[in-house]
Amino acid sequence: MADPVVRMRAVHKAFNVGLPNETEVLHGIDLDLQPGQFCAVMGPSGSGKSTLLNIVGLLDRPTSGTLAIAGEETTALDDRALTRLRGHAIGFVFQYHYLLSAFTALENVMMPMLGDAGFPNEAMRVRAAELLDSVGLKKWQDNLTGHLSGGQQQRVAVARALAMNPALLLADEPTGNLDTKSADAVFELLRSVNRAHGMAILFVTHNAALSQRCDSIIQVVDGMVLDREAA
Ligand SMILES: Nc1ncnc2c1ncn2[C@@H]1O[C@H](COP(=O)(O)OP(=O)(O)OP(=O)(O)O)[C@@H](O)[C@H]1O
Repeated sequence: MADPVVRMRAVHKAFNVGLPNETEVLHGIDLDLQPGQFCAVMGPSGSGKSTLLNIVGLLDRPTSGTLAIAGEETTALDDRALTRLRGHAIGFVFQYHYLLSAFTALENVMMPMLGDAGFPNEAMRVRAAELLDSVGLKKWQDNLTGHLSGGQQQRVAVARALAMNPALLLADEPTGNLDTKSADAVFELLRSVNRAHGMAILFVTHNAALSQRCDSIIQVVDGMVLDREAA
């Protein structure tokens, strides 16, 4: 059987370690995500969902516990190795898209590919154009992202997250800032890229209706995973 895309064991995370205001936010989390699995992450505000996602995304390190991404144990990796693994294995979509508004949609989608020796310039351009086409933005590829609507910008962000064909997509409230119709469209887009590209997705949301349309749901409450339900 293929390695899980995420295998987390007994992960604790504390902030301000050693200081009087030390706080433990995650209290021993176990999490497995299989290739192609689309999993919603729910839970009250402040329960630790973003902290969990930042650790899975190798943006922050656990205080203790282990984490393997795509079969590679990460605990002992240095920052450079973590950055390399992150760049190749993980795509991110956040609530705020963090696009570069003075660059075109095409240029934004090419950004993650820059510096990757495997992509000569023309191949980067072709791949970025294909990705924008796949998210319904072919016509808009040469527009500055600052001139696109919120829903369109989030589509560019999804295309950019797919640039390196990651095994894992992390989406932290990607629909949180959008009206219902645009939120639904971005969710459907994630669903379709999940089916078409087969990458696993962790999708943080406060939207119960959307979570029911995922393959599974985990509930984070007070820094613990409370229960898992099949959606
Ligand atoms: N860098 C930090 N330093 C200290 N405390 C932090 C830090 N980051 C997060 N926290 C604390 O960790 C707890 C969990 O925060 P987190 O952002 O993970 O929650 P969340 O479930 O994603 O919340 P929301 O749904 O509101 O986005 C909060 O009490 C927060 O104040």
